[in-house]
Amino acid sequence: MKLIRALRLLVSTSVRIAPASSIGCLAETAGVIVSLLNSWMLAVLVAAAARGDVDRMILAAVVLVGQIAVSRVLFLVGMNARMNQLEIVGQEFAGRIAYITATLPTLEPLDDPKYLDQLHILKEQQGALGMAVNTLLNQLNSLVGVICVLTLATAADPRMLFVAAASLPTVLAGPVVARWQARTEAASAEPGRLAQALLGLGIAPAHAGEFRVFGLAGPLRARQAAASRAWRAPMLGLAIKESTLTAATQVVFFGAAAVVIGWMVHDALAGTVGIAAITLSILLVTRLQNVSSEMRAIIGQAASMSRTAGRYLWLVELADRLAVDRPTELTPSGSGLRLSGVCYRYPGADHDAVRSVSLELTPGTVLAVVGENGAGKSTLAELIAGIRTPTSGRVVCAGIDQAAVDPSAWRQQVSAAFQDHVRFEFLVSETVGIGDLPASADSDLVLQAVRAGAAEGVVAAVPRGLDTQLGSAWPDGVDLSGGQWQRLAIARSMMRRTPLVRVLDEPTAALDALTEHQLFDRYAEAARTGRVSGTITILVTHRFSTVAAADLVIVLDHGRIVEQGAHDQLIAANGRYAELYNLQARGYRPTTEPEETIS
Ligand SMILES: Nc1ncnc2c1ncn2[C@@H]1O[C@H](COP(=O)(O)OP(=O)(O)OP(=O)(O)O)[C@@H](O)[C@H]1O
Repeated sequence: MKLIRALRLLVSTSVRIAPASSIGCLAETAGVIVSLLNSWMLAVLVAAAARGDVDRMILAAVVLVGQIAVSRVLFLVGMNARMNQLEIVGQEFAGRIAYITATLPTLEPLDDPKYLDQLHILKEQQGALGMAVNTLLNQLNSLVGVICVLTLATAADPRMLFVAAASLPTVLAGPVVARWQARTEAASAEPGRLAQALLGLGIAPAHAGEFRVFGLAGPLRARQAAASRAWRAPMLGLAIKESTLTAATQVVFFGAAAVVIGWMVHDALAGTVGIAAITLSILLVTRLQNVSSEMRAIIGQAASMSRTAGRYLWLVELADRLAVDRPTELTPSGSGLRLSGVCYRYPGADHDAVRSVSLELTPGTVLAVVGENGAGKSTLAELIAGIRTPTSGRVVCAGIDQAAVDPSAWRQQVSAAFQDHVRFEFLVSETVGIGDLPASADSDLVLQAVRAGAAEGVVAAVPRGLDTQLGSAWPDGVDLSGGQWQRLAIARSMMRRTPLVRVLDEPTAALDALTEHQLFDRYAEAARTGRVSGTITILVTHRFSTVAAADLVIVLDHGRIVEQGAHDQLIAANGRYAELYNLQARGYRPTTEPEETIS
């Protein structure tokens, strides 16, 4: 059932996206039929030679050469079509997997090791998805081969059927090996993921500095080698078991073949079997061995294809399950942002990262979120941005309940800049413009966003301004400093001019003091514009100089709001916020140092 579903999906996709190659592959099957007739023609040639029938010998030789030439051409045409098809269909599925992964509605699956293991196997095996038509054709070729060989074998001598029966263990080993392969894939997924991650760590240019300073190349190499060994160990075990099974099946086959051919030679000496029958039988022993091994390999390919297609369908179903059918049209029926008892727990965690957060923000409010590392600030920002789903509680903006609408529609109304922003190596105008795709080609709007993100300096510093290619790995590409990349990420977040909510999660962490100052002014301006349009700004930050300008400050501790109010109120309350603020205002010193030396 699973196999049929997998085949239906893969074959229909292959025929649809590569019709010419799918038909071209059939040439190989025709080549198989022609080449199988070669053995028969060779037997005719030998028999004619034995009789001294020169005319028949010449005819058989000409036909044989013709058959060989035609079968070669057919093989070549079929093989090229097969390779082409494999490439096209493989790329199609690779693209689909990347697209589905990138459009999963929320981030939760990406935190789940089981999901990541499945995805790892799928990516490792995705080549099998391009092999559907190929595998089917191979099955057809083998079937044709089996029928031809059996017909020829029976015609040569009925005892050859015993040899054919002795090839059954070789074929039946196919499903056994397929089960072993499935277990091996599951056992090597996690160490495989680790080995690849460690390999990626060593190669990434971004890690080059720390690797050298801390001398990490050696230890990483050792770890990577250990992970690779753990990854390969189940595969090695599989190879040993498979070879042993293959050897056993070959012993059975060649044992039976030796007995039958010996028996025929005995009869030939007695004059009851002709030379042509013996020649054909000897040739067919190798053929039989080949087709049975091919069938076994094809059973393995079909099983692997079915497993991989099963994983692909699992990914599609997961995406469908997560993409609950909710309205995509948002009709604001109120104003402001309301969070009621919002909790969030990461998959597999034993405690909530955000606990019972309730908040009411009027349109145009600038909210600052502060707290120590791990307090839950980024998680709260991601919940509001709609890239995570609260485990309980509600988020309502402009009267729209986040849980009642399509997540991507919610995110259309939001803009964001994150501390670990992406360095999109596109043209500068695109890197910024993609913050609002429909407006990305409008250079005036892009320039406005650049100004709002205080990134004019970056645009002025690169050779072709907005048309500069970013990333030194590309022709004429330039690289930027960490702060310059961050300014472009902030500009990107300014592309949507009037979102309901703008989330800025520590966007100034890599910036110098002057740029930060400029940015505060722009934020204030954006917030003022926002007040007109109703945009609510959520600013996660560790810098209290920014916080002071916010309308409302919340202090998070272990996921809870422990204090809230305007900056002046919180300072006056002299609680946790005031403590953190004063600490930063003085400049942090270790508590072991005497107080007098601080100022
Ligand atoms: N992907 C994740 N999976 C599991 N737990 C996570 C994940 N990301 C964060 N956490 C946990 O959730 C808690 C809150 O993390 P969060 O990143 O929201 O804190 P934060 O206040 O933004 O910290 P920082 O100031 O260091 O950026 C932490 O205890 C953290 O260990």
